[in-house]
Amino acid sequence: MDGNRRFAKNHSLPLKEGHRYGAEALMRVLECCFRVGVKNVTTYAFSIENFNRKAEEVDTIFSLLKYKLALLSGENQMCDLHEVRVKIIGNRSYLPDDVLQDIELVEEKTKHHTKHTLYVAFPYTSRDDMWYAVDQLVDKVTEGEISVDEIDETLYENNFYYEDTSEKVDILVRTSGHTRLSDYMLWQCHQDSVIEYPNTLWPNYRFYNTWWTIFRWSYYKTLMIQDAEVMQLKKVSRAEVNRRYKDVPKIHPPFASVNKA
Ligand SMILES: CC(C)=CCC/C(C)=C/CC/C(C)=C/COP(=O)(O)OP(=O)(O)O
Repeated sequence: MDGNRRFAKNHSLPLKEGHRYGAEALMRVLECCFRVGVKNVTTYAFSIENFNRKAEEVDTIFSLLKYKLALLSGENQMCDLHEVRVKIIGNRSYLPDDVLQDIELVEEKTKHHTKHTLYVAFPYTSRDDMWYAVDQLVDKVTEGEISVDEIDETLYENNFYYEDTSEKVDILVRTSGHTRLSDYMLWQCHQDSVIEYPNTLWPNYRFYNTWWTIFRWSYYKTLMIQDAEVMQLKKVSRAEVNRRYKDVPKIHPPFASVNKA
């Protein structure tokens, strides 16, 4: 959710207003995702590096987070309407007690929902997540819960903050034009993950941007599946695939670069 401070600066607003608009943008994006059928959404709400910001800004973000999560999980609000479970992924040892209590309450209130999950990465970095998993495994081996021989990729993944090996990233969006991953989802991104860097500041990100990103991805995915079916299952040539699907429009950026890679 990059670009909140630049948004505030561009509109001559106090910095905290940038984050407030950012939180509103998140509500729009979530509503869109759950309406169109995205199963799980993860939002990078606060990185461990963000603790280097001024205390006042950190407080603003924490207050917004607490407020919005309480709102989302309220009666007849988004979590109820779309059956969304909220799960915090991140290093809870960094959080003050009041924040921790509030977010654990939200997790408790929404834990019975199974249709969607909203993962809130907070305070998170991928390296910390991977390190946490190693730490967990070492503890389990030391306590005799598991043996070293049992450790494999699946067991490792199961010990991430996600606690679910089936979670892989389909689309990762970083707004504001910065083309860095900032230590995010390094393990969860796989060979088919699509990464987008729209040149839009996060508070300007709209329902339309979200829908369009998802639509392009699902369309691209459909083409890939058709291709795979025809090529692999029915063993026909590439020329035959092209002939059969010649009327399907080709999708260009951002997928062009992904295809090449
Ligand atoms: C889950 C939830 C309800 C969250 C609401 C709070 C919220 C919007 C958090 C995002 C904070 C953040 C570090 C944004 C990045 O923009 P930036 O500050 O780095 O802006 P810049 O790129 O312009 O410097």
